[in-house]
Amino acid sequence: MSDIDAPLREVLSPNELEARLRAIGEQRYHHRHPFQLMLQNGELDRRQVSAWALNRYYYQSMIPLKDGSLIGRLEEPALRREWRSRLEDHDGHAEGEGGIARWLMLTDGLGLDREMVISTRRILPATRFAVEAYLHFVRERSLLEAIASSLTELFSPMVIGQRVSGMLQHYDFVSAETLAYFAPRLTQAPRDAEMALDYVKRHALRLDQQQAVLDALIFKCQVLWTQLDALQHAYVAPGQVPPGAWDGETTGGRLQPGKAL
Ligand SMILES: O=C(O)c1cc(C(=O)O)c2c(n1)C(=O)C(=O)c1cc(C(=O)O)[nH]c1-2
Repeated sequence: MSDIDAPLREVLSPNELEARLRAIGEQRYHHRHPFQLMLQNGELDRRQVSAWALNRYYYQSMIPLKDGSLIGRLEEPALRREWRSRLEDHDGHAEGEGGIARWLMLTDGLGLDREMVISTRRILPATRFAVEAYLHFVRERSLLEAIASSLTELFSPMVIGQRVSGMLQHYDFVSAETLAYFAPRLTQAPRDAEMALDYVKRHALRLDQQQAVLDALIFKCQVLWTQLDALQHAYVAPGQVPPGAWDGETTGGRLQPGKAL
């Protein structure tokens, strides 16, 4: 058991709480996952990168649902205004704009059929369960825990930087254009994380609140880790693609004759 698993024994100062949150990220964030390391080191093939993009679309598509439910519980207009920018980042202001549309540029660039991607019917079971667990967590837990669960974004600029530069260096089937999703995240994520961290430091004052905040971040790291575990299990040798998940042989969602649903 590491330090971050030990229950809190005394109330932390806001800065001590931040230090503990950062320690959780250092140990549990997905920058350490073997699939992420393979992705950024150029060790995956086009099929494996496509499987990652296809599955991650589900995460992308659910983020605005969880942020919408969170906004619905914020009582201060100033906080709602700040949180609202997350919806705008992902949904854009018009058709074809925003993060979800930019993610589809990646799946298009990899040759995946758009209808298949948007249907999410060929994602891995564990992707679905992990992403839905995040949505349910934000809907059902306290506002403080819901906000704290977004704090993985403290660490995303680091992993995004390594991922994008590694992918551009190693893979000829992606480009700066198809990876355009990530460029705005490098400014959006720090802005969002700073606001969430400030909220948490001001509102998690009791021991039980601080414990809940730390646990929320650990939970969220597990949500991200599980998604990469699932990809590793399905698509990295020996590779066991679950029935119904994208097999890597076809680009589209049309089921081949004789293929299991
Ligand atoms: O590329 C990444 O590794 C990564 C990680 C995370 C994260 O840490 O949850 C997010 C994103 N990207 C991202 O693009 C994004 O919009 C996002 C929203 C959230 C959230 O929990 O509200 N996390 C993340």
